Amino acid sequence: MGVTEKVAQAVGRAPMIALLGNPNCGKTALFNRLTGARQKVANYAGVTIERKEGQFVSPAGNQFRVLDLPGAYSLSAHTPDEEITRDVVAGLRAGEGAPDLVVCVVDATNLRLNLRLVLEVQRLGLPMILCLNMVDVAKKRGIEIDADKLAQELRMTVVETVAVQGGGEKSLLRALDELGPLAPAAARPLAAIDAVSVEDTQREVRRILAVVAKNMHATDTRSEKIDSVVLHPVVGPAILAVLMFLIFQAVFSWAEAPMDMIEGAVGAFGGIVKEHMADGVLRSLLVEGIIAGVGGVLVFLPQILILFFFILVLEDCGYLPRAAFLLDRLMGGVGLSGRAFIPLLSSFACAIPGVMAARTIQNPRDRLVTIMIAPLMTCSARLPVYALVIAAFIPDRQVWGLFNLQGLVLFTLYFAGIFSAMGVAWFMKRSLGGKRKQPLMLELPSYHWPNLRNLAIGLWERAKIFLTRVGTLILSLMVILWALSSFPGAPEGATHPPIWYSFAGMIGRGLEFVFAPIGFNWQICIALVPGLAAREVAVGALGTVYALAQSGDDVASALAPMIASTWSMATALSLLAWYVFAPQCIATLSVVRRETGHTRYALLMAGYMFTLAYTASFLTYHIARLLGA
Ligand SMILES: Nc1nc2c(ncn2[C@@H]2O[C@H](COP(=O)(O)OP(=O)(O)OP(=O)(O)O)[C@@H](O)[C@H]2O)c(=O)[nH]1
Ligand SMILES: [Mg+2]
Repeated sequence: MGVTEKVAQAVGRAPMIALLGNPNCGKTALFNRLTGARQKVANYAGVTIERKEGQFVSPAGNQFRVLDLPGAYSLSAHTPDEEITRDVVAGLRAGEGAPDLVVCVVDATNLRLNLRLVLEVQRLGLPMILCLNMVDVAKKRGIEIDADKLAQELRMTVVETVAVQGGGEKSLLRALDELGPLAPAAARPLAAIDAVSVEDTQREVRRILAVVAKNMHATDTRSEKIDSVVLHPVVGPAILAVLMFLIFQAVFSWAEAPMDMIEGAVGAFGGIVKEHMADGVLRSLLVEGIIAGVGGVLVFLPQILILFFFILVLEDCGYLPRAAFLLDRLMGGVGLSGRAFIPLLSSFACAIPGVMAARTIQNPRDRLVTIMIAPLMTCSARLPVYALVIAAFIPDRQVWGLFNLQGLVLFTLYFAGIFSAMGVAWFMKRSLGGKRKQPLMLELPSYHWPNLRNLAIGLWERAKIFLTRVGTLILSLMVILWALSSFPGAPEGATHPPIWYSFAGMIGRGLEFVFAPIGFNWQICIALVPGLAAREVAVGALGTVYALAQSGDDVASALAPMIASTWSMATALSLLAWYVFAPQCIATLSVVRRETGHTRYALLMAGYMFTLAYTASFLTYHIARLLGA
């Protein structure tokens, strides 16, 4: 037996710990600290929506497996993510028993709410440890909790932790080592939870608090002060708008220097390869296929990272639920709940986590509508397409001495997506009918400074996702596209560049028939096809198509000036409009199918987005032409 197999076997027998608790109490931060994992941690409820498993070895050398779970207010689940938690803890998951130990994580600054869940879980009869987390914040605020008394009252081990500090998990590790071997446990049936009424549980919580805690009501005055401005009915929305606006400005202005650097490096690399390799198929694959294609996408890394820098800061400081609160009325106007805000915001990264985050929405109709409009939020894969076309067609100048015109156009495109989403939601809500809007129940967490380590990890993870995508999916698509664009080659006496006669050229020219009315030429049509697999590939594909379409031995010049000289402004605007709606990428459609459980919703989504995209591009193209663009 190899070493890895032995370890795997030992891990297989290791006791399973489940981290359970209310949303936003620090379970994932603790999970990461224990296991060294890098699961997402952020300051709002509903960050974790899946069961994640990890493992670690305690200082005494004991092996443990550990589960991070979605937060839950109670075990009588109301949302799909809470169901996951309930099923795991109650041992209802297929092929999986109840955990050997439940570590109930509670937010020490919000014990009143958190203890209810603790009492509920206790009734399942599983071995338990209570982890009093965020004691740093509680102490600062003057909240005093007597951990020993709490342990006596609850008849379980209570430890204090600070999940965001190095070593903040030590007391938990110590307690785990002191436990001794855990007997195999079976959870009592869930019905045991309902044996005690909610009122009795509340009474018990009050009784315990009176014994163990002092100054429980110490409020977070700093957050209250900030909120009096941030949630102000007039000032609040203004701050939100300015914030969003500044972000898009920064995406353009800050990214310029690093983008130039990457572009320069890619160009130089292409030049070197071209110089040192004999002309032929391999050189064409490297220069026109891989360097022009993949390099064309790589250039957008800085812009993506800048966008995520802001999103991560806002996520970690606790602003997001406030934004949801501010937008609740606006979203309520179209029948969406403020709860949809966070799934929709996640969709700016990619629609897939957004669609999945809709699990935190209780009402099935609200959830469906949120899923259906999630892809209208501009995902980061569309940013390269926007950025390319904007850089080529929109002059880089100041408007009213204040705004950068390119940033302004980008801002408009993002908003076009948001407004259309609201329109579609309104329409769907009307056709689906259903109950009137439910009040938004959303916890507003305390503000805190973003954790720099988290921020760095978050950005690094983003960069890794992007680079992996570029190095795998995009690279392989580019190679396929290059092959399709290079063969079978031009016939004798050809008047067009060889790509025109290639398989890709044939596809492009075939599709041009459909897309000519919205101003797309055959080169764009070719790029649309691999764009279905990953939208940013459209940019790489244009890079390859134009590099191959160049005549003679010209060194492939940068893509932006090339399209600027060959497309009309109307075509450029039409392509931007197309990508506001960009008929779904295939990965998103399959997640929609999985999350809704129906193929028809995926088809409906593809259909409605295609219709919207075509209509928007048609109108944009023809209006722009009328205006002389
Ligand atoms: N000051 C302080 N902040 C903490 C502590 N533990 C977690 N946090 C912060 O609290 C927020 C929530 O942490 P998460 O680990 O995402 O919480 P969670 O319980 O996994 O939340 P859900 O997945 O939404 O249920 C983050 O902003 C953390 O940085 C702690 O002990 N002290
Ligand atoms: Mg979590």
